[in-house]
Amino acid sequence: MKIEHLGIAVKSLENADLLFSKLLGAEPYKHETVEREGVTTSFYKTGESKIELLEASNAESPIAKFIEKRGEGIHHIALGVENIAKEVERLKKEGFIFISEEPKEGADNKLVVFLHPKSTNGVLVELCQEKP
Ligand SMILES: CC[C@@H](C(=O)O)C(=O)SCCNC(=O)CCNC(=O)[C@H](O)C(C)(C)COP(=O)(O)OP(=O)(O)OC[C@H]1O[C@@H](n2cnc3c(N)ncnc32)[C@H](O)[C@@H]1OP(=O)(O)O
Ligand SMILES: [Co+2]
Repeated sequence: MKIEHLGIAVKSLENADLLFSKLLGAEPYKHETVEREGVTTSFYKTGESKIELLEASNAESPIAKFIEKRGEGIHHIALGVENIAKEVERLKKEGFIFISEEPKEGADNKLVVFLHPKSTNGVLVELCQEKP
């Protein structure tokens, strides 16, 4: 598995874009809103991985709750997998707990599922697979 992206929760995508563009010396290659997840995203290429900036798109968003409780910062780590259904079955057998086992459409042409941070040392882990 490789680290497909790191998700970073930000209050303002506009301000964070200015900062990350300077930091990485490159512009984001994509902005995408995923309303079902309550997020607007901005993606940067960083070698073989990516950085996904996440701004809440509504008050109920996991990003709004996260920032309220913990402030801005690293929100999740996303692991790229070849076959998401197989990985869900494998990890369930290993005792990991999924927030939802059914892969859903994420951003940037991916199917995604999340493991609960309580089963992964307090880190929210996303599995993602390129959409067929
Ligand atoms: C754009 C789509 C996709 C992509 O393609 O890349 C994305 O990345 S979407 C990213 C946003 N979506 C999600 O985060 C979905 C998965 N998350 C959830 O379902 C929830 O956020 C949660 C993890 C189940 C927590 O929800 P809930 O229990 O309702 O929230 P609380 O605020 O009450 O938190 C409970 C507990 O969990 C801790 N927590 C919350 N978020 C995280 C996190 N990102 N990392 C680590 N821990 C987290 C929170 O602090 C609470 O802990 P305690 O206070 O100790 O109980
Ligand atoms: Co993500």
